[in-house]
Amino acid sequence: MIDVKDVSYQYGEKQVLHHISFTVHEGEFFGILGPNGSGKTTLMKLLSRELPLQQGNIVVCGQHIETYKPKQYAKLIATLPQHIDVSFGYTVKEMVELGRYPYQSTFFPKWTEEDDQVVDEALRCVTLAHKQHVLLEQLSGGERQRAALARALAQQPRVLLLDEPTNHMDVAQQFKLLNLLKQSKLTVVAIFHDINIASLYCDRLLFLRDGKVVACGTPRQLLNESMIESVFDTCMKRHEHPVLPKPLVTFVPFLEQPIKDVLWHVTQHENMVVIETMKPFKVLSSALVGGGMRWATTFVNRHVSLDYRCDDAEQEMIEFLRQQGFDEQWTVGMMTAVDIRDVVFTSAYEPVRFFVAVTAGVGNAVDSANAWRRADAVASPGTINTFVFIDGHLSEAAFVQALMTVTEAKTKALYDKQVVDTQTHTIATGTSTDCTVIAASQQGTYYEYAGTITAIGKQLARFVYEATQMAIDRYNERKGENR
Ligand SMILES: Nc1ncnc2c1ncn2[C@@H]1O[C@H](COP(=O)(O)OP(=O)(O)OP(=O)(O)O)[C@@H](O)[C@H]1O
Repeated sequence: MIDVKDVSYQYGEKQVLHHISFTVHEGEFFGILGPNGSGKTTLMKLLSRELPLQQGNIVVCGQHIETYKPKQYAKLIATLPQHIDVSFGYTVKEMVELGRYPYQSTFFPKWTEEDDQVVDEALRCVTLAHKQHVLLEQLSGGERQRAALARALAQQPRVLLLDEPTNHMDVAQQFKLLNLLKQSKLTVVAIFHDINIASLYCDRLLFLRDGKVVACGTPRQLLNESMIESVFDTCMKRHEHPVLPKPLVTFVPFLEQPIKDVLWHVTQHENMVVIETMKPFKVLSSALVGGGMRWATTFVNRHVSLDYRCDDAEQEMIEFLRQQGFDEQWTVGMMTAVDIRDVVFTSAYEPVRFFVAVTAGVGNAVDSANAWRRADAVASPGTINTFVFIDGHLSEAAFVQALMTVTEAKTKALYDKQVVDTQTHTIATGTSTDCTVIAASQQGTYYEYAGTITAIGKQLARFVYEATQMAIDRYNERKGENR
């Protein structure tokens, strides 16, 4: 649709674009990003013919852009500029009607029903139909932006050139506009400053810096930390969108000073063990409250009776946490029927400072390999809750590996203690409701891996294995006492 080849541009003596080449395909949503002054607007003005070509070639729909007559080109390409000039005395509708000028004959201009329909549709698209008779100078910045976009849509172009299209718009309007553009069949070339919006909506991105192309590719190819740093001189962290397969980036505005002294504090109550950290820890867990990946400062292992039953255990647990004065937004909470006195704590300093807490009820031990043979009903409650706190910086992969390492160590402890699944009569691998928490301070040494053969994995496995065995012994002893 658009083929830019070896385009350079200079304002007077000042060279602002250097040998730019790229292609935009039909129907593509193409984003142009780069720091201030990198030449994005100049490039856009060359595409819209607001500036004349000095060097290089731009071909649109197979034809060199300078060969199009103005009206012909206006039917092909419409522009939403960075700064919208407001002509005083014009209403919104009159501004949008200007978009129909390429369709008017120069000598016998005739306004048709179709023109009316197109203008109404454009106003509806930008949700400004209700303000069509309002004077432009009486609109807010975002509304003016939408009116200018309606004018561009009224041109019925095949290509839309947008210079920061969501400038001045509130969040709802931004998404409404971008969703509309995304669903249209139009080819869109848009300048964005918001990298995440560009990632969500653009098929491909062009990165400019100092008037040169740094890279061109899909958001997944380009949005990595080193690329962002090389284009914007800014340190950003990449992460994944929670719902869509799209990469996102976020600033790390400041780095906290590492805490070297007491990092966690344990309080053992009759009905719960509470571990509080002196700073938020990044957590991966299968906990009832706060499960998944999150940051937390409070970790609660609450005792409930053997006959605890609740339709909405999560909500009931949240109520419990609130009653105890905990903020559930910062809390990871789980339950156990095990006597809280039987919790096992261990800690070590090598290769990194870490701390382990385990409660192990194995009344409902399950052999995962044979679980399919079991009846659905849970015979009796039983849960192994494992907390691991690490004073280190774990990569996301290391979190997952630590979880695997801890799970394998727990399973080996069950094996060596000959814990049996009472329904299948085979050795159990866990219980049906086990919870594991991997929490890391994200300060100090960086661990890319935490598998069983890494220095950190070896120690985690060893201490979790020993603590789990000890917790099973305590559970069995108390069961014996209570008989
Ligand atoms: N009319 C002009 N005359 C002289 N220099 C100009 C003119 N317009 C822009 N420039 C210069 O050209 C360079 C590129 O400007 P341009 O507006 O294309 O950058 P940009 O990437 O769109 O910036 P921003 O993100 O700030 O909008 C800048 O150094 C700017 O000062």
